[in-house]
Amino acid sequence: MTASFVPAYPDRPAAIAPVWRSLFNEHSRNAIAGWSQAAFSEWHTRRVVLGTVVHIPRHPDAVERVLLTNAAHYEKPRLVKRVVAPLLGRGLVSSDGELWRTQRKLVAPSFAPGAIIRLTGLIAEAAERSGATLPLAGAVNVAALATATTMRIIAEALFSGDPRLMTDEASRQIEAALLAAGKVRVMALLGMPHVRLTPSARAGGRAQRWLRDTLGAIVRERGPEGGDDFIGGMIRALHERFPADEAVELAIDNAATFYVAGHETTANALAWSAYLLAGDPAVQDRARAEAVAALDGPVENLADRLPYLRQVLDEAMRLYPPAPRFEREAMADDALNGVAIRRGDIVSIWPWLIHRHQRLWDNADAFDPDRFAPGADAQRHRFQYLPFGGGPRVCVGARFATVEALIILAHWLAARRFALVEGAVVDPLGSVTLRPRGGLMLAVTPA
Ligand code: HEM
Repeated sequence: MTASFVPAYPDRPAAIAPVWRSLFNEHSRNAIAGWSQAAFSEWHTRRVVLGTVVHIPRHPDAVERVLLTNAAHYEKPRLVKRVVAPLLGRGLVSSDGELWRTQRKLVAPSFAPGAIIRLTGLIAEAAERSGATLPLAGAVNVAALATATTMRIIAEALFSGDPRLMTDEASRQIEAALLAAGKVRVMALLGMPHVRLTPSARAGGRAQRWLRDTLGAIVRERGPEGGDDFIGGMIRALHERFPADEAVELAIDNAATFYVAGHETTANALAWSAYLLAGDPAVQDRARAEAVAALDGPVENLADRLPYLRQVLDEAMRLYPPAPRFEREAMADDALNGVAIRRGDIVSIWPWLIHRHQRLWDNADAFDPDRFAPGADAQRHRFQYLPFGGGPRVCVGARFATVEALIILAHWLAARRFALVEGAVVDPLGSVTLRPRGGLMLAVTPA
């Protein structure tokens, strides 16, 4: 198939702005804005930002070295940990060393293939309800619908459907907390003090406290026995390994980690997938035919019967990686593709740049699910496509997210036809996650 749909992306100026200017221009509000075309064809950028050296490697060999072969020498940056601490504490995303290993081992069984199969019924029910809420005709904000759906699923799958975690209020607080965290992280990486100067930063601080308090109440109400679900198992296991106060803190840290990381990213993957399907009716028709046939069978392996839709999802996460960048700090001197890395340097991995790199992908900005056709991965470096990261810190929820996104998309496609809304602006906004600014309106009609 020849790819014809080139979906929205920010303008690319002739050159990247000097560091001082990028503190105040559109790049400071939108992490994926302001990159020049050259950033998508060069292999390495080294910038000195107020005394901190920041490397942005794009060569997959360099990425593989940071995330896998020399992963022991790269940790989550201390600055980033400080920034996320008010919300995520020392939970799985923001810990290193022995504490990280203990927590990873503790949660891994809950995300193993067998455990995900047991969740498919619950996911399918929520997906069907979500498809049924789509209007028969008219415009719909698929980003908002995606968030409501994945929020319900994470609350049901991990927290026994605690109603406090399924409200519009919770959704608004998460959006505010993530936007602010994205900005504060940039400031912190640039050596700026951790003060909340702007109204959005102050709203972010309030949102973090709201989320922490809500999850804190849930964890404390349950007591050391925890209860019979994911978060209950986590509480019990932490009490077996840590003193009571620390166990409670770590339980809240992980409740926040899994609540936020467990649905916001998947919601973005869904919204971008729907947008791309709307932009390419032929791909959409093929995916719908597959979905309708697949829905007529057992739910346990429904996702396995959606190989073409999986190609669409993979391509959506290439063009719009829900986590557009993530960082490491070098714990020892190293070299990446011939560039010297000093202890203390920040290495910033950017799926946003790598997934659209001109030397890694043909027609890189165009939507083409055939890139992920069976066998095509043999042509790729395994570290040139990393929506879920890679190496030992690879996303623990990758399978959960993939199965969930496929089931929801199948239900949406079976329920409605999606089209672009003429004149509607689609504006990708990069912060901690990559979301459509102001939502994503699509036109729907009966399937
Ligand atoms: C499409 C959806 C998702 C995307 C694109 C995504 C992306 C990522 C990425 C890139 C990382 C690695 C970050 C790094 O190396 O610094 C990560 C880690 C993580 N993700 Fe996801 N994620 C998704 C869904 C989920 C879900 C559904 C959950 C849980 C239910 C989850 C929980 C986590 C956790 C706990 C980590 C930290 C793992 C560790 O450090 O050991 N994610 N995710």
